Amino acid sequence: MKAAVIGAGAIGGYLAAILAEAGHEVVLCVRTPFDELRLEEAGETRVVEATIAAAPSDLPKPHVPADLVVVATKAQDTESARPWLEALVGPATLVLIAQNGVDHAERLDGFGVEGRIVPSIVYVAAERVSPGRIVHHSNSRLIVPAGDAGDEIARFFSGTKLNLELQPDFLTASWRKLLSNVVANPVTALTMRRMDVFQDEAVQQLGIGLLREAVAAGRAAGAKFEDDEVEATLKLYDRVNSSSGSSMLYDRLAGRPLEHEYLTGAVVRAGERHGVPTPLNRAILALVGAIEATPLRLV
Ligand SMILES: NC(=O)C1=CN([C@@H]2O[C@H](COP(=O)(O)OP(=O)(O)OC[C@H]3O[C@@H](n4cnc5c(N)ncnc54)[C@H](OP(=O)(O)O)[C@@H]3O)[C@@H](O)[C@H]2O)C=CC1
Ligand SMILES: CC(C)(CO)C(=O)C(=O)O
Repeated sequence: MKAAVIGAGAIGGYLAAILAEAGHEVVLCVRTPFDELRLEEAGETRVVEATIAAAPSDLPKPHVPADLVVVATKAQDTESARPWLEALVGPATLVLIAQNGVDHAERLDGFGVEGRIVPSIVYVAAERVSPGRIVHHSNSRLIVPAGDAGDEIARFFSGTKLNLELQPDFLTASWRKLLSNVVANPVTALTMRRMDVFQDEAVQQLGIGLLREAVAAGRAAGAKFEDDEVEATLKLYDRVNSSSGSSMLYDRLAGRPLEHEYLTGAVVRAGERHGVPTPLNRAILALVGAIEATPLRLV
């Protein structure tokens, strides 16, 4: 099948490698061109078999339209992916959004995309160390809504090491993933520490406060959370390889714009809509928002 990945960064690069290994013809739609995609995993590096396109006019003819299009840019870059989507998507195309946050499909509102849009929750820890060079740290799990489109996505990845889960309650699952991001991402980006920062007791306490607010906002937005959701999220951090960071930390270190409005911002906005106070998340949103998108240096 013909697959296209828009945004060949950490997650796009990792999913592209899996799709290529499953035998699909993969085209990488890139913003910053590179010669080849290299994936490092468990200490070994391999080159991913894929064609690279730097503009929609470079797309190979058989990919227009594609069978599967994966949108793996940061959420704030989704609008800039529109020309790729216009070129790649036909009525039968599946558009898989592999991003964090809770409003995946809405990000394509007004794009006039003809294909079926499938949001996904990504449980993969990966890092783009330079254009075209990805390190996979841990985890290989993707959650999509249960249903016909989800079944089709599962077929694209069948027989691969990606653990593809079909989820009947996607809203709760996406809020659950958001819980992990509203602590790990801003805290690692603000402290410029990897996940080992959560071994610090005071940082854990801050995490608990942020999570309690996010759980209340998520419940008000319809997520059916368990009673131990806060503890379960912190346990997840223990399981993540402490040498990995977060996508927001990598962006801060590289001086790229941050995704906070789609993560912490989603909690604060849900709180506002439902009358749930979120003072700690508001404070974090203000602090992360004040970080300028410039390569790191002390000012
Ligand atoms: N990294 C991780 O471990 C995890 C990330 N996520 C989520 O996955 C999503 C992707 O994150 P991640 O892979 O880390 O991000 P990266 O920054 O590593 O990769 C994003 C890629 O998108 C490219 N891009 C941006 N705009 C365009 C465009 N218009 N056309 C083509 N390419 C474009 C960027 O290009 P350029 O090189 O020019 O910047 C970059 O290569 C985010 O929502 C993130 O929160 C979820 C779970 C874990
Ligand atoms: C931190 C992690 C791996 C999971 O919480 C993530 O989703 C991200 O880096 O954006």
